[in-house]
Amino acid sequence: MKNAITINNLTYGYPDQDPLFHGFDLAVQEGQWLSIVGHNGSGKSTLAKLILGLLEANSGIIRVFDQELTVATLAEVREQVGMVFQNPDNQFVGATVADDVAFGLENRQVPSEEMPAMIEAALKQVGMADFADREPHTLSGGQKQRVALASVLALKPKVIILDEATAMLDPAGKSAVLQTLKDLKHHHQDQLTLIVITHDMAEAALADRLVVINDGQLALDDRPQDLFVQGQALKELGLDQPFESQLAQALPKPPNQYLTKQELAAWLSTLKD
Ligand SMILES: Nc1ncnc2c1ncn2[C@@H]1O[C@H](COP(=O)(O)OP(=O)(O)OP(=O)(O)O)[C@@H](O)[C@H]1O
Repeated sequence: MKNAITINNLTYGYPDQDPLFHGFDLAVQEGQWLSIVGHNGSGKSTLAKLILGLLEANSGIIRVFDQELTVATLAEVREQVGMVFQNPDNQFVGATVADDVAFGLENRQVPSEEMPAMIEAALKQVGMADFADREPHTLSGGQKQRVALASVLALKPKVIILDEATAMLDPAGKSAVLQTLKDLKHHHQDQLTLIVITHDMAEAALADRLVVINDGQLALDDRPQDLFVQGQALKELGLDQPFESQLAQALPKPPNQYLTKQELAAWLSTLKD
């Protein structure tokens, strides 16, 4: 399996600040669902901006598939990587949902007769096809983020980065967005690579692989279920262990692996007093 994103020996610091990344390496396989966690200010958003070429590395190499990110390749690389940001209200440019999805297609000079089918297909993928004529301000936060995702999907990226895309949503909005991500991943399988930056461990649990960034390095890199049982290590990195793991470890006979809420409930019901 090839790498969707390869980062080698990356160094980056904001002007007049200590370097955030110094010799940072990360390879994300094509088709992987990777979650990135880390305490506030650990550099997660900065890393996303570096991958998209919104910031320029001081040194090191970033590759998107086989293409090295440089000023000359920036436009091509950006065609392969889409991004959804945190604030649902900052991502709209169109007067209606359909206009909003059309905007990116217009920028790519897609012929106008091809657009309606592409817009409909993108909105369908996020369960928002019935909302095409709605004004964005009439949507809930979760619906807005799903439209933001549709705008990205319409451009057929191979990699989508979500930077705390559910952080401002209520529980219903959050689960609708996460269900959409699961459906997308199921639909596109190995054709779509997801990089999900989050503070929410339940969200991180959905990934195939979870990395923790600390002090400009990958501090931990494992399957979520293997990382979540490392309560002390997570605490030292300023992160919470998921509630299910905390509860499991507080039991007189803790299970020796991470259990989801449903698995934990089933396991508890088997315990005798
Ligand atoms: N435009 C900027 N100019 C200068 N410093 C910045 C800028 N953006 C971020 N920083 C600093 O760089 C560091 C990393 O910020 P970044 O937003 O990448 O972290 P993060 O891990 O995404 O944080 P959070 O979890 O709070 O979103 C922080 O110390 C932040 O204050």
